[in-house]
Amino acid sequence: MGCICSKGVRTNDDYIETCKKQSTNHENLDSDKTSVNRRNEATFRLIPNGNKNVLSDDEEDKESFVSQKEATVKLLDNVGPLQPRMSRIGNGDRTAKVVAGWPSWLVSVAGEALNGWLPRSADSFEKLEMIGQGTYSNVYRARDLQTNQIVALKKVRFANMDPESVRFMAREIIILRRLNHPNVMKLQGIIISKASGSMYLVFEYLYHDLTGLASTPGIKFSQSQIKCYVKQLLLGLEHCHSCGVLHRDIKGSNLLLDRDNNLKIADFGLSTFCQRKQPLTSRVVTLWYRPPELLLGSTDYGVTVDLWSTGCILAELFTGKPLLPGRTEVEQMHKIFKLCGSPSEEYWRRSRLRHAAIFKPQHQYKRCLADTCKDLIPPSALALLEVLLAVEPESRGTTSSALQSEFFTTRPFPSEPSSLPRYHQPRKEFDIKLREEEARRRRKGASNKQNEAKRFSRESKAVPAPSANAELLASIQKRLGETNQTSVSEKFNPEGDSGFGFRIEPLEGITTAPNLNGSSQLRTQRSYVQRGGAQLSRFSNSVAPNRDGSQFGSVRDALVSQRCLEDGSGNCNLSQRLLEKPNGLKKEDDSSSSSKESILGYGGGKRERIHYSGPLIPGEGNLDEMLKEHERQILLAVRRAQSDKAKRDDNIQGRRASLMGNGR
Ligand SMILES: Nc1ncnc2c1ncn2[C@@H]1O[C@H](COP(=O)(O)OP(=O)(O)OP(=O)(O)O)[C@@H](O)[C@H]1O
Repeated sequence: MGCICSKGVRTNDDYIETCKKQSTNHENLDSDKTSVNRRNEATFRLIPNGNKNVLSDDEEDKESFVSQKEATVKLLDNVGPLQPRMSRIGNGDRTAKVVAGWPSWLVSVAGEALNGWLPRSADSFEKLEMIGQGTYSNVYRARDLQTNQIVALKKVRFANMDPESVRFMAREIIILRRLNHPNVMKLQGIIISKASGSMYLVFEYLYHDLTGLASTPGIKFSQSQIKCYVKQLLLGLEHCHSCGVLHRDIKGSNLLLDRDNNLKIADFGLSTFCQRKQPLTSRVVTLWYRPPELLLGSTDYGVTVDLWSTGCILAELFTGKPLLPGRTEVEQMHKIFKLCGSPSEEYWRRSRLRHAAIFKPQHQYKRCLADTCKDLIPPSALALLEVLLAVEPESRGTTSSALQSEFFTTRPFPSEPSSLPRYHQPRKEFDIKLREEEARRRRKGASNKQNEAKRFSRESKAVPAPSANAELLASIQKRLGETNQTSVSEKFNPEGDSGFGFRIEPLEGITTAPNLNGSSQLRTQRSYVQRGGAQLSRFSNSVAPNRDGSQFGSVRDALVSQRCLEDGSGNCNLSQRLLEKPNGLKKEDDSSSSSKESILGYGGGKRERIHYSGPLIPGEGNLDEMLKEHERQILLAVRRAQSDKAKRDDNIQGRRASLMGNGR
């Protein structure tokens, strides 16, 4: 939900400067939320309180947060609210809120969202377990000790009081409080942990998400059931749009279901108000569900972006697999054109989109959606799909017109949610990821044991006693880590985002040989590994790219997918693991992982990166060739990465063996 600067605490001057800039910056509410690093999340642990386990956070987190908070409150008081538009509350109001227990920084940025509420205290909840993890939050199942109700607590990450993080968090809260509809997740309250300063959003607890249900073997949706889910999605969106809110991240894992099959739109972390004069960022919506105008760089789009995503979901529910699973933005655009046709000349002319010069094809692509889907999707659904997936946004209609379409008014009618089968086990994308991760760990554990047994059969007999062994291992890790000091993002990222150029981003477990001056450029990825999540469907176990739209993420995903394709397994556990730590958070300072990543080499002796400087075929607009080249480069990179990894593994094993020899 927010962005965290991983490079430590800013100075006060920096902070004031940033705040001042932001209060005048036109894009300030909508700047690219994914562009900022995030820091390690404090671990959640239990502390006893009588017989109950109540919420608590890590001590370290507490300290840093409290000092940051104090600093920020002062600064906010100096420079005024970050979002004056959002915090038009009188001083009396403000004081009353602070007296009521709300932190003054929160009153400053999200005053209106607190109206009529008192902060809940952390010790009135019993934490049960973690049920979800997003880029900006950890989500826990918990019991409200006052009502005995089971709730979901979303612990918001906005560490270091980074102003961007605070603004995004504020925006999500403000939007959530403005919305009130049975098909929109309701914010029930906010917990402020006095001890740690942490903040939790309280929601009703929901059992399933659409991706989780759809990818459960044995669950097959009937047509009435699909109608029921899509209708609820459209009703929820209709409400959002009527309140001037764009969701901007509609996808299966953000559509939660209660046990009675009531669907609720969740995760408003990327949502925004649509009637703004300021330009909006185009780097939103998870790639597979992202409409063409955003890929083309539009900054004045509207509610129709959510309708495109809805179309993708509608098709996915019928076919059982993602409709447009592009691995990169280029590929995504191409998939869209091939299926939905390319826009008219008139559209290109009038829309004047930023990336039109790169993506405008030389010839018009003909639309073949109906032909492609006619055997999988019934006619009335296809008619609605044709509208929702119109390549020109003006032709997508509205949520209300979609709700009046034949799809909902003809037999079989949408089921009543409560008449649908009840699914007992919670089924979420997160649960699937956990299961897959567990299976992967088991497989990896088994193969590691075999390898270790082979390689260290002699050494293992002579290992020291446990404590000494631990020291030895730490020292090995430290010594291995000493060569891994340079952050690739700092060292090789001087030119920033250059149009459609992209670099292959470091992959965990894939590294390069040392660079020309002999030092390894190995470092845990962090700043540019951002948001992502595995998208699972019944037939496809593939990977969804980051929704931040960064080329880094996209290409990383491409590589990962490619690896899955190459090993012929179609199994993307590695990729899911990569995407599970998309924040680069958890292992940021883990020296054992720090040697895992680097930037891949590309020709010319500079082995540290592949720089697909772009556009790949600039100006010519030959998308086919661009894609071919693009595909070739991805394959090359994957092969090189694999061979580099093999070399490096051998190297490390050799070094470890010699260090263990020395340690004895
Ligand atoms: N009310 C809820 N009940 C049950 N599970 C929930 C609830 N809210 C969120 N979750 C789970 O937690 C996950 C993360 O929540 P959410 O998407 O709101 O956080 P985020 O940090 O914005 O994540 P993302 O990076 O996916 O956008 C969800 O995918 C979902 O599985």
